[in-house]
Amino acid sequence: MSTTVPPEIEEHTRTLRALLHRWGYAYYVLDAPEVSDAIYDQHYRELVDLESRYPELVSPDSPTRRVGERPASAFVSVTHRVPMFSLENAFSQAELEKWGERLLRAIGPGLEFICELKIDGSATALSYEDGVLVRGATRGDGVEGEEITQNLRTIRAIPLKLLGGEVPAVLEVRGEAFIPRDEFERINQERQAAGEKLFANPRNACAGTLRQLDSRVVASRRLGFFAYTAHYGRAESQWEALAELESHGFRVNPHRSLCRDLAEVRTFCEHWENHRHELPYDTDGVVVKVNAFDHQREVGFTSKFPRWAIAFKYPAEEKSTVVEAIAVQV
Ligand SMILES: CC(C)(C)c1nc(N2CCN(c3ncccn3)CC2)c2cc(C(N)=O)c(N)nc2n1
Repeated sequence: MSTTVPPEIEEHTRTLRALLHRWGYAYYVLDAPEVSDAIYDQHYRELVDLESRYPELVSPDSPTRRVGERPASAFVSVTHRVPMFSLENAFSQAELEKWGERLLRAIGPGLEFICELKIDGSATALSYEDGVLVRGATRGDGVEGEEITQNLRTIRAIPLKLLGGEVPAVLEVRGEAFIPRDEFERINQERQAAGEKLFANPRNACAGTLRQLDSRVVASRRLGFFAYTAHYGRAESQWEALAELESHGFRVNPHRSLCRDLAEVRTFCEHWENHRHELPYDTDGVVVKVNAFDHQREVGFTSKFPRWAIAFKYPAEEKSTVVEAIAVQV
């Protein structure tokens, strides 16, 4: 209990923070706003005002603490608590089937797969202690990454504090930060107007943004985040782990499917290869994983990647280039 803050002010600040957390979660994670932007902003400004009048009220998980005050000078290298593995690639259904058949021989009839869209952004690692975000890092080489906590805190879809009653003491979350296509276009128009070099694609724009030393630049851009891994959670399968991540307030990509056999995996891959352009963000394939964690442990890892996961990559698209256009004119 702080001494100088009147109890009704302390109570009101707590209420404001809880409201802004819930409204932010509804807007950025559920895509289902509960109040108008004006109402949200009015309450946000009131909290900023209270926290400036009573600095002892500020806590690191306050919604007002998303944007860092001063630019970092350089990034610090950090070692991931759990290494971030690479993924084997399959460039055809035949290669995917070969991978699946091998697993079927190893595990047997109880084998289940889960298919997730492969978001084309930047893999990132988030560390939570007692439910509070304490560190965020780039994937780096999988063992070491760059500490970019300040930048990741500005992504509204990343909870500063885990929701849900019982939170584990330590939760390591992995996910893909990304920039939606329309936001990518807007950023490039901004750069064009400023005479700066354009980003080639949303993935490069995302990686370049997360490497910004000034988190206010990151906060000025609409980055998204989809969580896909939880270490030290209670789940017994990837399907459950994704539900657990949602229960803690993370945004998890909704286009996922539990597949009983390779025919269902193939259907999912073919569907999204044809419909992926209807999504507002880039995907470059489907990540197929063995669902049950005890089956994953049974097959383990090669020296480079898990045997229990593979990235089915969509065939590269022929980008219509200017040369082709000129050829057509001729
Ligand atoms: C946990 C495992 C290793 C199975 C895993 N690894 C992933 N990736 C590893 C390789 N990565 C990588 N990135 C850069 C350089 C080398 N590898 C990029 C992330 C996943 C990426 C996505 C996604 N993009 O949507 C996803 N839904 N699930 C993933 N699951």
